[in-house]
Amino acid sequence: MTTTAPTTPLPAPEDVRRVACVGAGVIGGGWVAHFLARGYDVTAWDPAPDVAQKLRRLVDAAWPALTLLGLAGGASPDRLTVTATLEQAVGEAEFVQESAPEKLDLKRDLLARIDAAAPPGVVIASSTSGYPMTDMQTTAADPSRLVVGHPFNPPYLIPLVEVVGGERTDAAAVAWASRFYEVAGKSVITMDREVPGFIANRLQEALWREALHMVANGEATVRDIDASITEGPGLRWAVMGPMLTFALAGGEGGMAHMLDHFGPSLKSPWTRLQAPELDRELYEAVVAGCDEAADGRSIADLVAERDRGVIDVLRATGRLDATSDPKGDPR
Ligand SMILES: NC(=O)C1=CN([C@@H]2O[C@H](COP(=O)(O)OP(=O)(O)OC[C@H]3O[C@@H](n4cnc5c(N)ncnc54)[C@H](O)[C@@H]3O)[C@@H](O)[C@H]2O)C=CC1
Ligand SMILES: C[N+](C)(C)CC(=O)CC(=O)[O-]
Repeated sequence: MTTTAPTTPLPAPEDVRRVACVGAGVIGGGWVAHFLARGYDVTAWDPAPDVAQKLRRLVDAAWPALTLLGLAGGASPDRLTVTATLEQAVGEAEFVQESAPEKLDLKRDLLARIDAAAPPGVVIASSTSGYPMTDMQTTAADPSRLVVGHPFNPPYLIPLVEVVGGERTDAAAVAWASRFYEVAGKSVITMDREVPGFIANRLQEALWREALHMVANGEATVRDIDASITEGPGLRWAVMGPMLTFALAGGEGGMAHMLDHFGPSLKSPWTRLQAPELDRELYEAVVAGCDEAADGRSIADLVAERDRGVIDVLRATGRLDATSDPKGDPR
């Protein structure tokens, strides 16, 4: 990362009022809902023809959960403007969140277009779930303001955002983005270097890979896999991460005893960390298993159920206040 000062002063993160969201699918739409609930004016652009209706449906579906979380003063779905062009969406933005499909060439071109159209100095973040910014910022005229701001689905409920720059990102843009997300009610991990998969996806993908191996080998059903987490470690992970959770497994001796006792099992042949072949058979087994586990509930039913559950967990673990309007700011 470079450390040269940006040529144009950035607006203070606390002063941002207008945010642009480029790409309005599951994640871009979730960002739109989050920023609206925090009281921002939001402009959005997506090349899909029915984007305004799609976004309205998504925001309406999220609004009950967001109301339970606590809306910022003045927050309203009516502060969303869907624009006809990308340039209109970002032309007056004070922060841009890009959430277009995960295709490297598309991200490169799109970030360069956003960079050409956004006001100088404004930070532009990509929601990418895995591309290093170094690989995406190759064609932008001003790569120094491009950062990764990796959210979790749905961005309006899951607090975490992982922030990291690329080789040509200015360190000031990374710091600015981290502060901005905090002001906007997110819980931020700022990374000082590019790590494959960032932090959380690297961990999630290891679990996901193992799950797919077990389905492929008939060792566990999709239901078994989900129950093994929701009825087991997942309950603890909402309270403490995997490290502190295991430290408690060492009793009074803490992590040191845990490592002495169970450390050798690290070498047990339990994992198959190479990715399984995602052939048609595995694909169909996973999709059919999920349909069966949904047990007649539609995706909309499941989204509402998940949202209620996540809010209950946030409330039960005392984190509701931390994610809703921490400073009593109008946002
Ligand atoms: N779905 C997930 O769980 C998560 C996804 N992400 C990341 O968020 C980004 C978006 O993913 P999703 O929302 O899941 O995808 P999606 O497929 O739901 O939405 C993508 C949207 O981008 C639009 N689009 C297509 N071409 C475009 C272009 N040239 N410019 C702007 N928009 C364009 C599409 O019309 C669509 O509405 C990806 O980078 C993905 O890796 C990050 C965290 C979680
Ligand atoms: C599946 N995924 C890699 C797109 C997931 C994420 O990036 C984060 C999340 O929401 O779990």
